[in-house]
Amino acid sequence: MPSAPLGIAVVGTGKMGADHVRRLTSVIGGARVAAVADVDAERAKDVAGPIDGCTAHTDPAAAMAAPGVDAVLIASSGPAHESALLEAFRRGLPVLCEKPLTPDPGGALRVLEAETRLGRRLTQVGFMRRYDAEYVRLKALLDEGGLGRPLFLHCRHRNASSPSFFTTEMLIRDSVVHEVDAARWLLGQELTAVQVLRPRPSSYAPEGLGDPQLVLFETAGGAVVDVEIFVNCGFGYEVRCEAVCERGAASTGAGTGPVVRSGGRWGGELPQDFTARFADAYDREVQAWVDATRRGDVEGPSTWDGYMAAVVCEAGVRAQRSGERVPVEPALERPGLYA
Ligand SMILES: NC(=O)c1ccc[n+]([C@@H]2O[C@H](COP(=O)([O-])OP(=O)(O)OC[C@H]3O[C@@H](n4cnc5c(N)ncnc54)[C@H](O)[C@@H]3O)[C@@H](O)[C@H]2O)c1
Ligand SMILES: O[C@H]1[C@H](O)[C@@H](O)[C@H](O)[C@@H](O)[C@H]1O
Repeated sequence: MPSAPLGIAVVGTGKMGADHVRRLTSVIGGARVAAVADVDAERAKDVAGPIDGCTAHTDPAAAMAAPGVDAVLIASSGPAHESALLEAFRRGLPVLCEKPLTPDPGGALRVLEAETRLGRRLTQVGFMRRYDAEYVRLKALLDEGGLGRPLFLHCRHRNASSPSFFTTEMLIRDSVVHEVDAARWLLGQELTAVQVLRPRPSSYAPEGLGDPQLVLFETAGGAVVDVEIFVNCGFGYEVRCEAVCERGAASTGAGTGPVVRSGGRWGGELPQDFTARFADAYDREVQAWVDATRRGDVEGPSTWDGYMAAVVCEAGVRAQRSGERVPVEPALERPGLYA
């Protein structure tokens, strides 16, 4: 492994980007933030200011061209990912791209085609559930086979509240996209069809937001995946997954914090957002990316995984609108680069 730290350009310095900058500078090893970019110049300056030698830009391409940049972490809003990814590819820079790869399958396909033309993988997609300790153990249990063939994955994905720009489509493209990737990875199967059930929206959901929903996926191996997505549950951030198999069941996300007894009651605490619930997973994800990049490797969720997630979510949005069962139809087979 080279001794010099990996110089990183961070594109997008909002909630996630700023958290990744903190992680790169003070939690994980082997990396330094060489440049940041955000269309909001003040935000970029605020984040770059305290970091020695870090330059601030409004144009992602300028940040990628800054001295000492070896790799790119993209944490801008989803619709801005495609152009940043294509710019990184033009420069031959390895990328960690926050989920979703792109919100739409058209953009994801253009990214896939560009990487395939390069003939080598440059991208790891930020599906951090694959780095969460409990998800990793669940995956190992399913792979060992002792529980038998998986029949169901029951998933719950709850956010305390949704940001003001959140739309009904985003329940699928921005939130359920995590379960789409986690289910494909845990089961080692493609998702083949989707239906969406929509109860009368919660009266605490913002006007016009169809929240919550129940999303049902069929898989190529005959399992069924159900996801309760509820982005204004009010009480905290909760992500759970239970695999029910022929000989047993296993689950993640029960919460293992201290149980407090006081004043005649007992209970624990719920994290309020993803930065708390998945802090360790993000640390492991980013450290794994930095280590692999310094070795000249690319690992983890690939552009193909990002593309398939976008295709499944597109079917999900069509199912959301029509109330029908919608088949998942990728435009191509998995290219050899992602075998
Ligand atoms: N893995 C996870 O659990 C997780 C959690 C939250 C967000 N995310 C993802 O991280 C990304 C950022 O989300 P966030 O919550 O930080 O959003 P945010 O709105 O807080 O930050 C996004 C930032 O990107 C900037 N931006 C927008 N377009 C840009 C462009 N063309 N060039 C440069 N900067 C641009 C915005 O000004 C903003 O500062 C999204 O892709 C989101 O889906 C992932
Ligand atoms: O962008 C965020 C993020 O991906 C979180 O992990 C998820 O719980 C939210 O629903 C989503 O809006």
